[in-house]
Amino acid sequence: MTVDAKPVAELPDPRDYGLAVVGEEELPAELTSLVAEVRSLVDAVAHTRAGDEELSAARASVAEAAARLRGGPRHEIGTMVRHIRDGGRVEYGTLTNLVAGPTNAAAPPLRLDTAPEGGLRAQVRLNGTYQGPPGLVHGGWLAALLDQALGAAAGAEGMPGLTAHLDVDYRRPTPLNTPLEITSRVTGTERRKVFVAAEIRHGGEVTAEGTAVMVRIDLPGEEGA
Ligand SMILES: CCCCCCCC(=O)SCCNC(=O)CCNC(=O)[C@H](O)C(C)(C)COP(=O)(O)OP(=O)(O)OC[C@H]1O[C@@H](n2cnc3c(N)ncnc32)[C@H](O)[C@@H]1OP(=O)(O)O
Repeated sequence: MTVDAKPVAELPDPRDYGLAVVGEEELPAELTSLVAEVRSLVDAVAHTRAGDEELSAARASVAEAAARLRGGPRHEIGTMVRHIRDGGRVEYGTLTNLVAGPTNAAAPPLRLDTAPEGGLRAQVRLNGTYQGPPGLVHGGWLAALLDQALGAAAGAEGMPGLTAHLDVDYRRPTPLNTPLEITSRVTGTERRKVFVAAEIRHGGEVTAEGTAVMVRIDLPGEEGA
């Protein structure tokens, strides 16, 4: 495949696009531990065996906590978070990204590191709140995980972009509450198109795999190049 896209030596800085950026290390530990607690709360609510009185008391506590937390957002929608990954690799994502956002309690969250064999690799375990068919991960979530891993693979090669086309094949059922491995890599480039591939494995067997065409974002000053 032609390799004529232009990987950039350094990732473009989102501030050059008018986006706010916060370093992951700048997020207060009190906030990230609250997010972890809410993740655990969502799971507890989904599977609780508490009786009516306990449920009412818990509802009141949650309502009180929500009232305490409301108010203007700390960071505007669109704020990017800068992660420093292994080996110093810089990765940007949205702060509340549904799959990987550190302040989004609905995110698993997915953390992709550089794989020794090239590309990216992550381990994730999805609890019962990610359920689709009985005991199995929802197919839409598997697509979301693949999409994130595919986009991050392009970003890791200095070619961040938007998903233009995503293909997903579900090969085997993907179980809940067990370690899953996610891998992704760039397979080729052509003009602004970045071709990427990713897999989700359980026990070494591929349960879902995806390919995508990412369209690389224009860098400032090279629109239409
Ligand atoms: C760490 C961060 C990880 C983030 C992971 C999450 C990724 C996401 O979920 S992104 C969100 C979902 N995607 C979107 O919202 C994108 C919506 N689509 C768009 O904005 C536009 O269609 C966009 C930007 C993809 C392409 O538009 P534009 O910049 O005008 O490009 P355009 O000139 O039409 O096409 C560029 C090339 O891509 C190709 N292309 C465009 N669309 C497609 C498509 N759907 N399928 C295949 N190829 C396509 C074109 O044919 C063209 O190829 P060539 O160089 O051979 O002529």
